Amino acid sequence: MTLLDRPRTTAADRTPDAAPAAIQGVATPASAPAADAVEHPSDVVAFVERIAALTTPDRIHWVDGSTRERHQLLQRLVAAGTLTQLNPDIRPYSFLARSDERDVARVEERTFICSENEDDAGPTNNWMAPEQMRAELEPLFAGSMRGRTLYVVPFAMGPIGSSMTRYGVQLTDSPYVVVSMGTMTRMGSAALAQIARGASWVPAVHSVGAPLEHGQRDVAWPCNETKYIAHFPETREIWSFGSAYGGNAILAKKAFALRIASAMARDEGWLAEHMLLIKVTSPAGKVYHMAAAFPSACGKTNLAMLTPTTPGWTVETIGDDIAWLHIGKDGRLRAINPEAGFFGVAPGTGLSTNRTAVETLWGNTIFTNVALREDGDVWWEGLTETPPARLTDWRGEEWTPASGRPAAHPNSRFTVAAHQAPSIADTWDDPEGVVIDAIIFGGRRRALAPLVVEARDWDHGVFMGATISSEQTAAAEGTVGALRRDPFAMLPFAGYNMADYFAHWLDFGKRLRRSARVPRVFQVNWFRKSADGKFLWPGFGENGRVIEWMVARLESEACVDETPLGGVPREGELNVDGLTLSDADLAELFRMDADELEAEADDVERFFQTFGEKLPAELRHQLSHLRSRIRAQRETEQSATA
Ligand SMILES: Nc1nc2c(ncn2[C@@H]2O[C@H](COP(=O)(O)OP(=O)(O)OP(=O)(O)O)[C@@H](O)[C@H]2O)c(=O)[nH]1
Ligand SMILES: O=C([O-])CC(=O)C(=O)O
Ligand SMILES: [Mn+2]
Repeated sequence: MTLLDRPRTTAADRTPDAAPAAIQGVATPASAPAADAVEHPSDVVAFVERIAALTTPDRIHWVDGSTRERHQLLQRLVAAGTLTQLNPDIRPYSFLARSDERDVARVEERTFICSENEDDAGPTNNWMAPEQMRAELEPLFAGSMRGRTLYVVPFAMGPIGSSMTRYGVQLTDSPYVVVSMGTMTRMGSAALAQIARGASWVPAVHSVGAPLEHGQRDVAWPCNETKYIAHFPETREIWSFGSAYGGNAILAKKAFALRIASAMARDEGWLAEHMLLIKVTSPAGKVYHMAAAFPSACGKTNLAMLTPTTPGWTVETIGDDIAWLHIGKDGRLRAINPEAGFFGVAPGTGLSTNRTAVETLWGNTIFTNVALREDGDVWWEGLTETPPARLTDWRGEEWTPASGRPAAHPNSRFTVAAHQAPSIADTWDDPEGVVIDAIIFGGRRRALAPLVVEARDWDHGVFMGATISSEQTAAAEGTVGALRRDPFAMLPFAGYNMADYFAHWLDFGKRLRRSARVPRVFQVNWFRKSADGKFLWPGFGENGRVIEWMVARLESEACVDETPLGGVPREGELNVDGLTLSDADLAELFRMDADELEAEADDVERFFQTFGEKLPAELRHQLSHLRSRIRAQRETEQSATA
């Protein structure tokens, strides 16, 4: 017998908790208004009853997604000490959460793809057989919600009613997760109504794994030392235990919209990607859409909210983290942002780097693990140039600039509704999606990877995506700065064998070629450093210059010089007017050393070998093309020095 076919028992009673004392401030509508009471579909009821019988919560609460309900949950979280309300005169209706110190990032070591065959999870994922995982999870979930409320959270990923939208129901014992889901997804009655009408849905179960004995006082951030983030791609289920950190617990996001959705997309012929989406308007008034995949904490939210420094250009936000791409009826590549909010990295977000994000966070925002100012507002490294004289740091300890440690956790985050961004495009929730003109891959590399390079064609672009290498960031537990291959920025998020995922992308290109214009593919690197360790490229708003060059390429108004890695802007064609960038630094941003390139090719080869026979032959060809282009460069260099 497994978790999901336990015998049904009677449901716990369904009375909501009593609401504690009022909090200050104005309740701003946070999510869809509550629809009239929606019938509870019998398959969802059966799921809830089964999980309630296993986890034995004290109460069950069906989440409707109303503003009133959100207000009550926030009050409860303040009363429990999980949230602190910020000064409502400065940052209305906003809250600070301080997590347990050991629950601050995604736990990739504890994230599993539980396919029947190990080969279907592939060498880049942790795998466990489904039956074994169920056997591990069952005793952990047994009684795990004792003393708590089980929240039933119906949600839609994508605009309600769109053919691209997919539905899910997350059960969780964390009210912090519920309010986060309320910002990040279309949560509540409207989604449940679609399910009641027959839309299929993905079940997701989440417990912080901290049952309360009778009379036991709760802690501010309940979690468990033991953590599992388990995905069953074949039966399309998610089970998460022990963590309340967003990436591990807001299951609609990485677990559903990437890991499970990538498996759905493989079967149904679309793509679920770790990509931002932007709408670019040129000075001529022409509109383009671009999708960009960068690994976690490598600049997606920043590019999504870009304010170009060059006159006449505008960038509007469609999405900042996840895109679902499909071939539309018109044969064009189209994309939607399945999310409804941003779960963004706080550190580095300031008026000089990302004014749009700062303005988005005016209020109605939940901050996690940032520092608290004496005036009851928040602060993090990079918000202002000079830190306040005194702060309470993310652990709740006194902090001064002399403390010698960051005041905000490097992976501290804000959770805010997408519609609050002044840069949001009016098409951001178009049910048909937007037509994609260009795809961009990128990573964080201090060396080798040039500022921008264009793929020769789709297959070369797939090779670029497959070989992204990036320095690890604080978004996941692990060694920050360690270089690793992060193919398609999906290393932690692919729900199946990465080699099959590469094949799916190659196949997708064939389908696009048959029916439509194939988007161009580019690779960027904002993070190249000089010998003395400084970023060579000013980044942020100046990245608009690279976008401008890409548009010129789309319009065949700019030329490339061929290099082993692809086409780079011909001299003088990247607009650097008004930048304080020396010619030497500009050259360094594009410098390619044959020895370094060869070492890179060797490393790609070792990486490819881990996939064995499954690696698509086309990628092997791409690697040998790369090697011959490196040889050619070496010969040119040698004849130049001879
Ligand atoms: N030097 C430099 N830093 C940047 C640039 N863009 C973003 N960053 C910094 O990189 C960090 C992460 O940026 P985000 O835009 O939040 O990254 P993300 O890809 O959205 O991250 P996830 O939400 O984890 O997926 C922040 O500290 C930014 O300030 C850039 O162009 N140059
Ligand atoms: O999932 C998270 O924790 C945040 C995120 O966007 C990422 O890591 O890419
Ligand atoms: Mn992300």
